Amino acid sequence: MAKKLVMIGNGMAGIRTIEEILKINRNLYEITIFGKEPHPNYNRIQLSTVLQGDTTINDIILNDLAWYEENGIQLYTGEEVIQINPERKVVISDIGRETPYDELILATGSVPFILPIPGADKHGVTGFRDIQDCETMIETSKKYKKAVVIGGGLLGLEAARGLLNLGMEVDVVHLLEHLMEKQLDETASKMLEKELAAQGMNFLMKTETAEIIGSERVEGIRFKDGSETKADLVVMAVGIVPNVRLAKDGGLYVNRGIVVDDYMQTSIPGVYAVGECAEHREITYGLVAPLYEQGKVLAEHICGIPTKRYEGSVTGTQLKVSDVDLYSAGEIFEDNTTKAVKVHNEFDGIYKKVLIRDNRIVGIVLYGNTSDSSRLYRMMIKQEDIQSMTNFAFLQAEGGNAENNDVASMPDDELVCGCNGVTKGTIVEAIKTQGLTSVAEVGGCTNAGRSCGRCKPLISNILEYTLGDEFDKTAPKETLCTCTTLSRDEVVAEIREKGLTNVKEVMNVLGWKQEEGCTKCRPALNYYLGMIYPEYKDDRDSRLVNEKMHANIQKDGTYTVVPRMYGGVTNAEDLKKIAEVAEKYNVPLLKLTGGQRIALMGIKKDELPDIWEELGMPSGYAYGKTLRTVKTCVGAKFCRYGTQDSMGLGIELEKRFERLDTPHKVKMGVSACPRNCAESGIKDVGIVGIDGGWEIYVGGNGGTDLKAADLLTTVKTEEEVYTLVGAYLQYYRETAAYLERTSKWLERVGLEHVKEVLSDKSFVKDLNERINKTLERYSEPWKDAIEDKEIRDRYYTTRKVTLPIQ
Ligand SMILES: Cc1cc2nc3c(=O)[nH]c(=O)nc-3n(C[C@H](O)[C@H](O)[C@H](O)COP(=O)(O)OP(=O)(O)OC[C@H]3O[C@@H](n4cnc5c(N)ncnc54)[C@H](O)[C@@H]3O)c2cc1C
Ligand SMILES: NC(=O)c1ccc[n+]([C@@H]2O[C@H](COP(=O)([O-])OP(=O)(O)OC[C@H]3O[C@@H](n4cnc5c(N)ncnc54)[C@H](O)[C@@H]3O)[C@@H](O)[C@H]2O)c1
Ligand code: SF4
Ligand code: FES
Repeated sequence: MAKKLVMIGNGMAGIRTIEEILKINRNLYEITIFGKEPHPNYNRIQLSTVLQGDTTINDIILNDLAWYEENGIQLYTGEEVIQINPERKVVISDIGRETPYDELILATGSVPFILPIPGADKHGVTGFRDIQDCETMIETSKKYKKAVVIGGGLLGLEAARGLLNLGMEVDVVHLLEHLMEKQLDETASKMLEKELAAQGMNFLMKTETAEIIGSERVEGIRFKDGSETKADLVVMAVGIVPNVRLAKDGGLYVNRGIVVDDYMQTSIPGVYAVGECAEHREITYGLVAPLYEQGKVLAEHICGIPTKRYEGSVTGTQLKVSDVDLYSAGEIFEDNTTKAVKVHNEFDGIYKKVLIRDNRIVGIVLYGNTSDSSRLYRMMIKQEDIQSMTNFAFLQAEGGNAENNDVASMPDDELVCGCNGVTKGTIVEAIKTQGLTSVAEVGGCTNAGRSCGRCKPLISNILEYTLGDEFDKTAPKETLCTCTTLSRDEVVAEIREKGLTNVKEVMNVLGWKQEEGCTKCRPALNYYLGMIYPEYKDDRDSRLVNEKMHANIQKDGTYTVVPRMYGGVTNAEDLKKIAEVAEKYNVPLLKLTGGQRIALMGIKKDELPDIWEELGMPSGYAYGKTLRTVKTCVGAKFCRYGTQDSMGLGIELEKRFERLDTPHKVKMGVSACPRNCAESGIKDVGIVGIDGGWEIYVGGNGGTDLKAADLLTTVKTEEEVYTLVGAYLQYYRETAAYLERTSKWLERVGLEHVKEVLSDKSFVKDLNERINKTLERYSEPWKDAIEDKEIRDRYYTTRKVTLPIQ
């Protein structure tokens, strides 16, 4: 039986360690992860970029919930472990969940250091560490004007740049004379200050904060010298403290961090620590590169394969602020044992300093042009003897520009991605052997570029250099995902041509780079196979997690159940059943949805089949890439304006097309007159009653990409509506890319083109035949889960014993 591995902390270092473990052996451990934050693993580094408005929270998710599900990992988000008991080998969470382990990894990261001064607990005072802090700052900027960032280090300056972008006035309060004093010498620091002041930051240097003033909310800051500044928001960025309380209480040996040996083992056998919370040879790290190195060693160690010891890291830093190019690694200040080689081009704003001791590089500070950084860093790490080199050879005043020539002259062992420790040689090898053609594919294969993203332009140059004419920067081929070099159309054509019939076979025959595929290609392949073969047997495990479970997974790991109410019409009997189930199972929330039905929210996985059985209603597929709802108005039956039976038509449409797999979700609306109470104008398919017939609208979208639907045609009878909607849906199924909404698809293929296709009566007939044949293959999924014990055990039974303590 697999051993139980529990990890506390769902952050960057912890999850990288799990990724490394899965790479070595997917079956060695039954893995449980606790994360205090209510999110799956995300790229914390990119919070600065989110704050600066260059990306969104959604874009920085590194591993979504489906990843955990697919790898059989039990994830508890929004749940804090409050006690570890190494004697009984259990951890206990804040809701009393007791989870046993054979091996335990602490990956609890750090917490922001909050200055212990009066007023630090007022509203409007925040650290900058997680999504919540980031959202607080963004929200505050909508209402308030003046921000003060305390701390002129990496974090403070990135926060300050973000707040400027959000339209706030920003003071940066710094204790010392120079910004980023841990990374920059005086000259570079002054150059940085000048640039940032020109960008709009107001610096209060050599200033010590005494108190935060205001009533409940911060109104200003008072300094030690008695002066004050106004503040609506205060961001404390004065350093971080390893998060060690849990370890300390659990009896582990803790100094500044949790003390570990060269295999990341703590003072208690079977308990490990990795990441910012760990202290190795008296050092705690605050950058991902060393943490990833630790994770690799730990993974190899606990998987029992030979591994090198972790012997510590020399880190390099960059600042993620636009128009600032700086790099620093190793020592920064000269002393009587070092010699410095410097280039200072004041005209172009370039400053470079390399510190040398005993003919070896021991420190690098670059400002204004950092293209020498990887080369110098490699020379420093390898302790190359630089005696024979001229200054010019390792410090070019203009800096090399990272064009192809430089890529060509880069040695294979030169580091390209500092965060992930990936060299040029590794990337070139992956491009050649795996047929990679894009930066994203290189990231998928080697991890390069997956953290701060600074190395992406260089990766792009390496692709160009390696692929020559085959690499087209401006129009990278849209491949299905990084597992293949084939596009959607090529994959579909190959499936048809070679008669491939299941997901595994497609991946094998078409030379997938990752044997198991990924969360992007597996559901897509399952969809394409189902689209091509009407009698296709669905591969449930290839589906996205909500579809696999036939319920929507929510952020706290519970599920939502939405029974079908055809056309938004219900009756007393169904309402009674819903009420009884809600009472019996203490359903925390009943919510009327926008699709005219009732959602039962907050349901535990194990309860799903019983609830479905007791409801006895079909699934509303509120989770699926399929027909979701047909919203209807009351129409001619009750409304005095109604000319048509909208409810009757809507119910019939929903009954005909429910459960059909489509590239993305499809929503319909039927209104019985142009007043459009069912919002038919923003649906994928919207029907509007007019005197003597119906108008059919297509390609509307009421979601993120708001779009009004276009009139496809006008028909006289309901039968014509069914035929045209059937043909339209099937044409969309056959020609759209998986996850392409009808609005985007229609924009791409053109309304006129679709009108022309649907004017061909014999083609419309063929399309209907194919869709009807496909519809025959579906059965009611909730019924299957009730009746089939195997399905119930496999998908709806919590696999481990986790007894709550009393
Ligand atoms: C805005 C910002 C920008 C940054 N930029 C860079 C950069 O450019 N380059 C770079 O190298 N580094 C950067 N860093 C630092 C980098 O993000 C961290 O070094 C890295 O995230 C640390 O990883 P970790 O897994 O040790 O900790 P974290 O990523 O902090 O993960 C720890 C997780 O454990 C959870 N946790 C703690 N205690 C418990 C508990 N008892 N129970 C359950 N869960 C718990 C926490 O909630 C947290 O989610 C940046 C950091 C920030 C905040
Ligand atoms: N680009 C990057 O690599 C990046 C970006 C953001 C964060 N980080 C990491 O996140 C962590 C936190 O960053 P950080 O900048 O908070 O930590 P830090 O320790 O690097 O810098 C804190 C800064 O605050 C100053 N300071 C301390 N007390 C002060 C006071 N009372 N008033 C004014 N200034 C004061 C210090 O002099 C120092 O410059 C670090 O580990 C950092 O490496 C890295
Ligand atoms: S769309 Fe017309 S028929 Fe339907 S409810 Fe509104 S007003 Fe009445
Ligand atoms: S250098 Fe940060 S992701 Fe490559």
